[in-house]
Amino acid sequence: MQFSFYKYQGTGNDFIMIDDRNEAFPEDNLPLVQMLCDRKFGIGADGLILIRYKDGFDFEMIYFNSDGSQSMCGNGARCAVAFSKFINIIDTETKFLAIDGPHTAVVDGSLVELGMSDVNSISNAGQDYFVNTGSPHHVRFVDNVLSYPVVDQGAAVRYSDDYKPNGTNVNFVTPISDEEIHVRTYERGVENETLSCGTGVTACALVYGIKHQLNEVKILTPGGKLKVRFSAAADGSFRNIKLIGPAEQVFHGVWEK
Ligand SMILES: N[C@@H](CCC[C@H](N)C(=O)O)C(=O)O
Repeated sequence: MQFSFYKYQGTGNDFIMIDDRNEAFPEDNLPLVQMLCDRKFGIGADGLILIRYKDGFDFEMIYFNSDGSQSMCGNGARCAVAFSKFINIIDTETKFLAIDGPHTAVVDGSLVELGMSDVNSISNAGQDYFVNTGSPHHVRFVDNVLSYPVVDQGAAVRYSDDYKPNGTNVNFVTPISDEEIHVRTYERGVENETLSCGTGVTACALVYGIKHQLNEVKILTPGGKLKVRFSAAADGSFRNIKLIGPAEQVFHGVWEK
């Protein structure tokens, strides 16, 4: 098997990107996805993304976590948009399909502003919160996220009875200023902390924004800075949610085996 791939990163969340418009990649071969994402035995990435043609859209993004499971990935989608521009499928604006439905995006230099799915509500989860932003997210505010045991506590919530059988991603948040938060995320499907999670920071921004009557929140992650804008409705729902941040091509290679 031989295929060309590109490596992308969005605030340190990294992805193997494959132009699969000829549908040659064996998408049911999950051991292959796992091996390609493995940092010691493969290329190494938090996830793998296939770009395919889709009627009525500029393209379809098929996203796999590094364990082969599928979900919506905000940072991956920003990288998929940058890659689609690179391979000339789109110019600066796009409408594409992901596992959670249609998305729009605008590219401005190295920045991608991604339209996220609407969110119907934020639920309470004990002292914490739960938000589905295309992927499921538990949000917990902590005193000092820098010294917080993200992997231990993240795994405890992810595997708790409350979230069985599908599990959840788990985000830990410490406010930095009135409009900025620091977020670290334990990701389901990677089963570790990643340097940034787009759907995760979106969930955290909605929770923080509604508490503090903001419609834009800045986010610092271990991999860099993101911004989330949204409109909050009186019924507790959120519309016009935008995830904004950089997406960068890192290298190109050919897989041959
Ligand atoms: N890194 C992603 C989230 C990927 C999906 C997640 N791990 C899940 O399985 O729910 C992002 O940037 O949103």
